[in-house]
Amino acid sequence: MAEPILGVSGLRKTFGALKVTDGVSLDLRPGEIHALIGPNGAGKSTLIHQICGSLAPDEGRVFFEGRDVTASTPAARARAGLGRTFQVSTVIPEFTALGHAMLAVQARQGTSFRFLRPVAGDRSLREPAMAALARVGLENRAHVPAAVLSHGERRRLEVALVLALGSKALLMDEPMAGMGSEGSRELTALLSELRREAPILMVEHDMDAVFALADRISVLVYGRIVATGTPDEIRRDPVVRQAYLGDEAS
Ligand SMILES: Nc1ncnc2c1ncn2[C@@H]1O[C@H](COP(=O)(O)OP(=O)(O)OP(=O)(O)O)[C@@H](O)[C@H]1O
Repeated sequence: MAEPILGVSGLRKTFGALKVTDGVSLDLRPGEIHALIGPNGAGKSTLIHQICGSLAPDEGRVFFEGRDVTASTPAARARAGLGRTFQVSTVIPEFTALGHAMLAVQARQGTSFRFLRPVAGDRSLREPAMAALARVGLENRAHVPAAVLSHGERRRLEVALVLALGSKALLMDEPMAGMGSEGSRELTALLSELRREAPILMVEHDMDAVFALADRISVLVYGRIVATGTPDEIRRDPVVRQAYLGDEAS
């Protein structure tokens, strides 16, 4: 079996008396979508924050490409290739899709002095930026400001940005949130293809998307992983059915 690209070992985090992450170990393997599911308040987002580095665990380690990154900043993890999607709508609404993607390429190239000269005509930025937009089907929307893009298009732009940043693995917190059925279908198809380039660890409440997309599912309940397995294994797991899925599993 291929070495995991991302690994979490014995992670613990408490907020006061609350054990939000209670000895979590999991991994992400090349080519897979690993979905993390669980009831509200189970600690899914807190776990993602610890993996991307915005929150320090009390105990445990995070490994990326075999390297211990537990003490690395989120920026250092992103530079190493651990990408996280973020809300484009909170960036620059007037900025075009292409502008966002060019900035991401520039960040990847680490040449901030380029700000001193016009970037718009710079082919070394424009070509990879356009390629990232084409990868998510937004090449025809390159010159549209982010504010004008639909919700689904903004989600796809987020994916283009992590690709333009050179991410080798993606962390996604509820990518399907707020999407209509059409947008969900498009994003499901995109993520399904994307896993070959960059495996995805995804927190998601949309069970249709999870069971359609995931190669493996881990179920988090009260900060502990109670089961990890294929969608079929998780559907049949009596502990999971009792703790979480209920009738949704049938
Ligand atoms: N900074 C914090 N300080 C104190 N408690 C926190 C903090 N962040 C999260 N919590 C608590 O930790 C628990 C887990 O929260 P978290 O957001 O990780 O759960 P979740 O599984 O992502 O939930 P949801 O599915 O509702 O998004 C919750 O009880 C939450 O109130």
